[in-house]
Amino acid sequence: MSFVVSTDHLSKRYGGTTVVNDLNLRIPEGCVYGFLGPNGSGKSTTMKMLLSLIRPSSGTIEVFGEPMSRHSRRRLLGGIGSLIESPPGYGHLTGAENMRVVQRLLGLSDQQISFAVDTVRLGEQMNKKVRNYSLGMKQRLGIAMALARQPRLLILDEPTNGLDPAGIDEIRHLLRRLADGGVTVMVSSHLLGEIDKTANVLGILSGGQMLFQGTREELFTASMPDLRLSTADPRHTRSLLNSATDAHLEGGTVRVSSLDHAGASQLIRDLVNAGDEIYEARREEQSLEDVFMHLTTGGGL
Ligand SMILES: Nc1ncnc2c1ncn2[C@@H]1O[C@H](COP(=O)(O)OP(=O)(O)OP(=O)(O)O)[C@@H](O)[C@H]1O
Repeated sequence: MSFVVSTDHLSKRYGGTTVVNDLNLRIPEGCVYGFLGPNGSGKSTTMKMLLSLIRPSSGTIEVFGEPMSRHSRRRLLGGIGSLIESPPGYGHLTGAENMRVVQRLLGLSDQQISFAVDTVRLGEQMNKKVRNYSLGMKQRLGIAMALARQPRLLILDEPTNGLDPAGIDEIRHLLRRLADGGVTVMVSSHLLGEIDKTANVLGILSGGQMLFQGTREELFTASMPDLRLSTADPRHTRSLLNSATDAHLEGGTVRVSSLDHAGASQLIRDLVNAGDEIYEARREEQSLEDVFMHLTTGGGL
């Protein structure tokens, strides 16, 4: 698989504090990569290192298959569009005037500008002053500015922050359209729900460390849901289980955590051999949000 971004042991320390710790990012070409983690987990710091806005303390970065170095940096950054922190744009200028500033700065064609504006569907708002834009419109203008140079990689830091559900939905669709058009998108959020269905690859960060990286399906497989047992006498069932088993009584059932398939089948066999009456054994349904919360509040995989 070819990776658009790949880092090895990337770390950032401020004084004695490590805020990004030994990160091995792998962002496949053409995906929407959801970079998730609670506030302060190191997402912005990582993105800024990828964009050479801050210098890593250690580790290496490869972009488009080439090491990021003093010599390659300028050229590689030319292929990356980004939106970091608050949306850019001069409030006293119209959307169109802002886009003209970008056009002149980067020496872009009229077609490149109109393609970017059309992609974010801001055409009808271009003659309005940016200070009169809604937050969602400002974010879309910021994305248009990042898109105008037709980057292969787009890095967006919390683009849905502060948006209402309709605005979030619009950004989600936009990201999907971009990825379908061949742009690799890395997008951060502290709320899984905001990019849940858009991202096909997830990286989950907590305390500067990557807790999980892979597809949504791999995440579900790696975080096996709890097993719930309905039995004739749940209290008795619990007493039959080894004290090391992570089990507790809940709603008239016994809920057992951290069991893989082999462990579950052994546990059921042991209970049946001990004469326990089991009516039902099933895996708890869990949402991606549950998995995320479990991971980022110390559960680990
Ligand atoms: N210049 C700095 N000096 C010292 N500490 C810093 C600096 N920049 C960031 N940090 C710390 O690094 C940690 C990670 O911050 P970062 O902004 O990367 O997190 P984040 O996941 O993007 O969170 P948020 O969503 O709140 O922006 C935080 O604890 C922050 O206080």
